Amino acid sequence: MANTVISLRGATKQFGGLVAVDNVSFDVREHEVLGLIGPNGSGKSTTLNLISGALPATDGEISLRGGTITGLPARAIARKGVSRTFQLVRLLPSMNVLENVMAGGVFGHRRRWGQSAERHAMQVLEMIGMADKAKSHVGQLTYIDTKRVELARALSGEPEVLLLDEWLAGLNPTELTEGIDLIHRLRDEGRTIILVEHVMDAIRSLCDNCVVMSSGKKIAEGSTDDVLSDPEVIRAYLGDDDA
Ligand SMILES: Nc1ncnc2c1ncn2[C@@H]1O[C@H](COP(=O)(O)OP(=O)(O)OP(=O)(O)O)[C@@H](O)[C@H]1O
Repeated sequence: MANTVISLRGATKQFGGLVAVDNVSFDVREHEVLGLIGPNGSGKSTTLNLISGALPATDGEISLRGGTITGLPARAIARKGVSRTFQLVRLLPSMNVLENVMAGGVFGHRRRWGQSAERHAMQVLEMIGMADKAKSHVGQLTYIDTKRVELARALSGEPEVLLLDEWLAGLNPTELTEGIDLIHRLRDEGRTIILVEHVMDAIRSLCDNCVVMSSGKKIAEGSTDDVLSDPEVIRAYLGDDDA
């Protein structure tokens, strides 16, 4: 069986009296695309924030290839090999596309500088179909292209694991097909990905396994087909009245 890359044990996050992530444990294996799904407000983004170090956990342990990353600042976790995209795209507005992607390489898992960072950033831009826009100002890009650049920035750090937080949200139907194809390519490259996503077609076609959250708790995990036909999962999505 493939090696475990990310492991959560009893991960918990409280915001005052609210337990947004409640004693959650799961593993992500090498080359796995894991869907982290659940209704609005169930704690998915907060879980990603705990893994990336954007938020400190209140309790529990998170490890990367067996080494604990609990309590480390986000930049240290990025350095160790966890890259992410954000629900609201965060690019550096004064820099062009190539410079934004290079920044991911400079601050990422494998430190690259100067020409090496630039060469690698160009390779990533070619892979995601943005090489012709390398010198464009990020303010001139279409919405999907800003999302592509953010993904390229995350990839340019050569992460061990990529966290995608609703990367497909807000795309029109044509863009959505392109976006799903792009994540398929990452999957085919054997990348390890945690995908927080509401687009069920994407979950079905991309994810080997899913973890389902509801009100901060993990309520199911397993193969995507099994999980999506689990009555408790269906109830959590539809609400008790509709089940
Ligand atoms: N910084 C914060 N301070 C206080 N409460 C928060 C904070 N971040 C999230 N929450 C609360 O924690 C709960 C879980 O939120 P979270 O964003 O993780 O859910 P989610 O499953 O990602 O939802 P969505 O699918 O709508 O993005 C929600 O009740 C939310 O209001």
